[in-house]
Amino acid sequence: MQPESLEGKRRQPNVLVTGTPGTGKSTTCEQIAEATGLRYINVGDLVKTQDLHCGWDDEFSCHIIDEDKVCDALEDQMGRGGNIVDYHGCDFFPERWFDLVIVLQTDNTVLYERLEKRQVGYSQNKVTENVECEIMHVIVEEAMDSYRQEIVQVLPSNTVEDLESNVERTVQWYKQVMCQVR
Ligand SMILES: Nc1ncnc2c1ncn2[C@@H]1O[C@H](COP(=O)(O)OP(=O)(O)O)[C@@H](O)[C@H]1O
Repeated sequence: MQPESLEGKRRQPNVLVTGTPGTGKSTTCEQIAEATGLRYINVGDLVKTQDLHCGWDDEFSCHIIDEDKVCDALEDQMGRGGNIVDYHGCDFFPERWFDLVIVLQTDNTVLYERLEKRQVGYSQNKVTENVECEIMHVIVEEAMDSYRQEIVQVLPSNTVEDLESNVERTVQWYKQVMCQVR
């Protein structure tokens, strides 16, 4: 991961962590945020708490995200930099927002077990849908189509060792970027 200069007037980078639900985005983001001081933004939570949705999807038991509202709500904060954003999709954010895009990937069987353990709102449909999404590399392709390849990192997230390594390499990247900005 070679840091590049930051876009616009940002004094700190913005990082996007994406991937199928259950791949470890929030766990990874929380640890990176703690080590770097980046502000953690969980877009799913934001959609709920700030009503950035256009209704409820009965089939998948989730809010239907209003992408324009989410982008409007985050624009100023993202312009200032210093954020780590967590969402299971990535094609509707402005490309200019991010300096690094991490896509977490988890083996099907591991992901299946993780999702089955989820208590709230995880029907069999939803588990199967998400595992299929992972098998088809939906989010990896979305990220590759939406951002410059140089800033996209596809990282395995199967084990605690993977988690530690993903956090460590991102913290190192952040430190390098901050050295260049100063
Ligand atoms: N690399 C990893 N190795 C082992 N367990 C993990 C890893 N990443 C996440 N987990 C565990 O998997 C579950 C789902 O992780 P979570 O961070 O909530 O995923 P997401 O935010 O992508 O939905 C949690 O119980 C978490 O502790």
